[in-house]
Amino acid sequence: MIAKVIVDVPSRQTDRPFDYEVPAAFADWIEVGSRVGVPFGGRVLQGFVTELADTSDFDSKRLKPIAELLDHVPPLLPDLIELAKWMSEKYCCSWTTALQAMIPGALKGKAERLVCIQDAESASEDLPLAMTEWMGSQLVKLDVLLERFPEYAKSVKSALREGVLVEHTKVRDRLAIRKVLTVYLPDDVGKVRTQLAALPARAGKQREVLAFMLERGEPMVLQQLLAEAGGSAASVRSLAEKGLLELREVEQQRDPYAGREFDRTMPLALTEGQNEVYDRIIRAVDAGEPKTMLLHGVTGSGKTEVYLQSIQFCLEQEKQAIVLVPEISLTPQMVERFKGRFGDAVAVLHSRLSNGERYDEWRKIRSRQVQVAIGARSAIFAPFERIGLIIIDEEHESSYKQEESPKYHARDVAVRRARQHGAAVVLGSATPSLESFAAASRPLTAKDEGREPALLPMPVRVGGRPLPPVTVIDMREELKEGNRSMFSRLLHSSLADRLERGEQSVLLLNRRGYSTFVMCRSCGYTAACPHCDISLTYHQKSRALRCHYCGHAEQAPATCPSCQSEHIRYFGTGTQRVEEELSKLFPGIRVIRMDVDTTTEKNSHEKLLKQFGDRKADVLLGTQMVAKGLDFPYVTLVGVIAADTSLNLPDFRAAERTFQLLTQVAGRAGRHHLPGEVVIQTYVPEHYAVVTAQQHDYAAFVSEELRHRSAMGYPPYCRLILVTMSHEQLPLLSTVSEGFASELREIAENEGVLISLSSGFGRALEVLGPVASPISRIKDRYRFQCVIKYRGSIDASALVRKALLPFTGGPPQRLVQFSIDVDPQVIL
Ligand SMILES: Nc1ncnc2c1ncn2[C@@H]1O[C@H](COP(=O)(O)OP(=O)(O)OP(=O)(O)O)[C@@H](O)[C@H]1O
Ligand SMILES: [Zn+2]
Repeated sequence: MIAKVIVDVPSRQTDRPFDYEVPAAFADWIEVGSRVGVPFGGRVLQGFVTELADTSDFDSKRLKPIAELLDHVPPLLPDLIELAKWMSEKYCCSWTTALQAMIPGALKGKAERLVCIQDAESASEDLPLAMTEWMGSQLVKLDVLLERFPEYAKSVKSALREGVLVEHTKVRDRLAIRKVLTVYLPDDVGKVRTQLAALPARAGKQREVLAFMLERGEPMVLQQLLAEAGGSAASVRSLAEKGLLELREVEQQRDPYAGREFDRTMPLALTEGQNEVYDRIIRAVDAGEPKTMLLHGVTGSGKTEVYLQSIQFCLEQEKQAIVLVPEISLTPQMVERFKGRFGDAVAVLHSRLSNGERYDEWRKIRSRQVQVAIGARSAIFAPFERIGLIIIDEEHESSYKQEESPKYHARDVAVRRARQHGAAVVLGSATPSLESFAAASRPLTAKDEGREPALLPMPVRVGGRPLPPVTVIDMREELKEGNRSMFSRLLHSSLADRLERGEQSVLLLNRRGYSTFVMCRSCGYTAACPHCDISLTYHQKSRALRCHYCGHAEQAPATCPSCQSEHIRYFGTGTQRVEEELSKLFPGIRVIRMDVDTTTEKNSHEKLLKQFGDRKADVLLGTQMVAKGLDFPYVTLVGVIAADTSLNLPDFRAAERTFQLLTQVAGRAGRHHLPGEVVIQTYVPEHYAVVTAQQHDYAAFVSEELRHRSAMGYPPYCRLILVTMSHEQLPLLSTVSEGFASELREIAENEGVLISLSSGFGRALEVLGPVASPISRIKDRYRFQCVIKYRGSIDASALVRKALLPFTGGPPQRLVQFSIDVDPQVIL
């Protein structure tokens, strides 16, 4: 039997399956999706089996055999192997890069170099005694050896060359399954009881332990037994020797939510609006045909309850469900709602889990212990075999797009995966992305049926509660009337009101675009990175200046390096300043600050929200983190300190992001019995993103925004691919990027699609550039970019891949690096 294997070498030349012989010993175990170690270029590397075949196109006598089988249950399934192939084509990455994105970190095997002493006699001459004694006849990791004897690195190298030391390569398997010794009672408990009485008096400890176990009546982890019953490991061992207890190694799953009680909840009686939407979702799940729906429900309309009951239906059909939420929403509130309804049937995947915890949650999915997976972006790859429903909450969030390769968008991957499984996809949001909304509102033609998402509106809040009234304050007017504070008079008095009434407030500082840089007031000097074309960011905690692109760090200067003036100012994160100001204005006010500085520790985010939920604070002050998904009954005031900091960014989605943020944060107020109120401070009160957010008018925002997008030729009127090229030498970069652009134009021309987008309708593709990237240098490499705009049924990724061919290969030191971003979120 022949296995086709994708080897973990992410280069374009090796991006195809290689044939290997399947040794008889593995024949019964190897499947499509198996992880194997295979010899490749003199080493053993990790790979995934993509296909099994009887014959090879190559000389089968010369095929090498698979060296190792790394797991007995294949970590990937055939549908995921195929999905990865699709991703590699769509996002122009290698197949293995896409596969690696699908498995938990614990399974990412790196080839490991092991050495052992081959020739003891020469070893004693060439290598220090301490080293040969330490190694003995063992296989030792090369890097461990070098770490221990760094001063002998040279001798080790020559010993390797001379065959005194020999090298073995093995795929490192970090399979971190945790096993613990567990104490069991034997089957015949009656016998144990009689023997307990017969134990001699001096075996007092053993008696206590045994009595404890009998009373408890169920297995216990040894450590825990010793802690609770007293006694020593020795006493347990001798009981085990007498056959009165049994000791076994048992796998212990690391459950990040262990010991936490989740109150079970019952389905709520759905409102009429919820019911209509629910009906349409379950009909799609029932039909088992792929269908995408856009659930456009205002804040507080009860989308989560619709998700929960739809999943319930899905589980009753013996199918599984995936729920994607933005990383930041994986707060206890969301997890509680799902664990509360489905208990142990839920696995939770997010980036704050340790590698081991995440691996165990993932295996619960793979081993069919759970039927629901809730997680951030990468949970879309949950290895379920029969998916009935995929939900993407807050579908407009940019965090669904991965910024590193593979640069996939979880929404598009979800739609593709649903097609493989015949599953329904529900995109939920109070502020849908323009792409999804435009697609869902297009009039359907027969051809589109089942392809375009259907629109499911929920325009009212649960219980008919009103959306909170929003007041927009023009901060220019405040200044004119002599108010220099960062709080308008209205926000100030509203905060005072809440304090008096014991209600809570949420304050948002829109940090996107909020400067955290250093500037000299005398000469205008700003601190810039010496390797990148970007200003350095000031970090208050370490008083250091850092570059976010290359990591360069330097001490913050006390005087201006350019003019020696002392009027140098640091503009910090802002939230700290707001907090100080609050304490000044309202002595004794209890503020919880939530920003990057206060949420670095594990679970800190949760803890802060719990404190706030328990009403141990008056104000929750924070960045974007406070805007999403929170549902606290005593929040009756939401204040936005500065609405427009994100409006001026050079990003065609700036208005959309601002509208979404304002609408989402406004939606935190008055969600329960107490009515809410929102105050937005801004310098551009007339901007349509602010005006329409004030009126809770999504439709008005969309129609205005669509006019701009249409005029400027941006999505959803076209799609984009951003190609960034970089090299240390400017002339070479310039030549190569020109070459690439004309190659691509020629290919498009031959396909008959090189047509200006402004010319009417139908298929069209334009190649803009190359031009210098907005950040024109990173890590001493110059950067140029091309933007490809296209519309209609064009496989633009395929054209880009084709145009890249002449530019891959060749001497590596001359290579211009290409980075392809399909459907980019930002064009930087
Ligand atoms: N049918 C129902 N009957 C009574 N209460 C409900 C019902 N459905 C939802 N709720 C409650 O209404 C509140 C708002 O619901 P939920 O948090 O799901 O809103 P949402 O649509 O997700 O809003 P957002 O987009 O702001 O997160 C919750 O406290 C929820 O428990
Ligand atoms: Zn830098």
